[in-house]
Amino acid sequence: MLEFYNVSKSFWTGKTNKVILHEASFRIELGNSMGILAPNGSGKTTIINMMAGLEKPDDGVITRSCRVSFPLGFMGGINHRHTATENARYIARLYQLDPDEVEAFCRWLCDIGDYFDMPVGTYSQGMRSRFAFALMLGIEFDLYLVDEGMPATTDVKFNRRAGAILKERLDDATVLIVSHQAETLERYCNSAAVLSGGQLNFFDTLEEAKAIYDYETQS
Ligand SMILES: Nc1ncnc2c1ncn2[C@@H]1O[C@H](COP(=O)(O)OP(=O)(O)OP(=O)(O)O)[C@@H](O)[C@H]1O
Repeated sequence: MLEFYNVSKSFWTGKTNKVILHEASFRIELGNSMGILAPNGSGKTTIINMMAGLEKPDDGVITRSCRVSFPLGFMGGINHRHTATENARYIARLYQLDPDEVEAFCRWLCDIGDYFDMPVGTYSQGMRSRFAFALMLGIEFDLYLVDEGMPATTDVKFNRRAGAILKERLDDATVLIVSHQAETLERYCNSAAVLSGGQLNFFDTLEEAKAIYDYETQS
């Protein structure tokens, strides 16, 4: 379970105070994959970063009683001067996993050939996204955090493979996806919350959440 208790977060923009969350309390239960719908610029990445522990709230408490992933596509833990092989093996050791297994899995999923043994700094944006996503799937978590769905890669084969693995993982794990569009959530989530006025309002079905979100964003 992941719990937010009275969490507040805002940013001073130089002119106004941009409120992301205001005294928000909610729980993400394992076994219930869900989405968060929020318009661009409203705080999706900030919320998911707080869930992952990458960003601190201004006030309130965030409790994690399960293995929470880093967000999909997060490059912060990847050293660009090192090869994908070195990065994969290093991260595997940090999580006390078998480096051979994690390396082999990432190498297979990324499918970037000899580049896997070249520094990550030499990769294209798409190759980096694929490596970051492969790394996240190479480590077992209870709760996977996904920012805006699949990584920004045009590689259809990779997207199909990675999507299938994520779907398979959901037999044992839970996924939380933040997006500005309901379509992104449809494949993985049955329910969703809508970010509105610094609060997350939870709905039992994706359809209900979508109806409220469409109403709020179009009015
Ligand atoms: N460190 C920061 N300092 C000041 N303002 C910030 C900071 N981080 C984020 N913001 C602002 O907070 C708001 C929410 O940012 P965030 O990236 O969480 O939104 P988002 O919904 O993920 O955006 P997008 O959909 O465009 O990726 C934005 O207006 C952003 O400019």
